[in-house]
Amino acid sequence: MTTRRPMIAGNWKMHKTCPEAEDTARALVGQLTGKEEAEVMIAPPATALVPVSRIIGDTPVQLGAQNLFWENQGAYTGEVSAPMLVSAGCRYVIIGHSERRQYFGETDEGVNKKIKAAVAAGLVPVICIGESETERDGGKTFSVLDKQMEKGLEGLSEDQFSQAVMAYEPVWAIGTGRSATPEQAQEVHAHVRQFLEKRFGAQTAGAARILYGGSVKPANTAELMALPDIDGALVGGASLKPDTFAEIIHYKR
Ligand SMILES: O=C(CO)COP(=O)(O)O
Repeated sequence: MTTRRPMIAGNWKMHKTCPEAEDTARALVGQLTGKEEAEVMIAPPATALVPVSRIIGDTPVQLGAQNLFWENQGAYTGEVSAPMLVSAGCRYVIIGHSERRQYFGETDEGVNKKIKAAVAAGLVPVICIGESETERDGGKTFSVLDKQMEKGLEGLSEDQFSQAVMAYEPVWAIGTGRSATPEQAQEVHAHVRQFLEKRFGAQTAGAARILYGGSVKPANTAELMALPDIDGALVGGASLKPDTFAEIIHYKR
């Protein structure tokens, strides 16, 4: 049986100026012992990546970006490429977040190109999938997720996928205070892992980390993390305060 190191990731979304981000990162580092069971990642806004990377330097906190564009360089005003993120100190990049799909027209095809660009540059993609409330109510959860995975992961070899992290974020649970129940989350995570097994084989699927995201807070982390196919959390609102995020990281205490 594969052991998967849990991961607790903070998606700061469009929050924090550079000084605020530096203060938050410094305070978070101050709360960690270095012996955390979970790998810790924070994804500040693009402007704060470099200053935050200087603060988290050799600490156990890893740096992630919230998006990228799939070309390495060129006339793409406003965009940031995978090699640029690497040069800013990133190891991870969140791809296909539902807010990007909803507000910025991100498609499964774009997600696919972004994943390939991330992997080619040596970044680890955190690939987000999730159904809306209407889709869940209509009994379409699995078909929606399957389509997002089929198109998003199209053409990726087992080797290319091997480091990737999946994140299941039901849209109806994001920022609503209404997290998925442990049963709902486990059911979907097991389904995602089965999909990965069919696509990439048992070993890769067994090693893949699948994070849950959507109203994760200190009070519900332990019960979610106890489930067999939940390997971590992608935390939005509750990652903005270092004390609260540290409580989530230390969910076992
Ligand atoms: O979208 C999320 C993380 O990427 C979840 O956000 P909340 O934790 O604020 O619900």
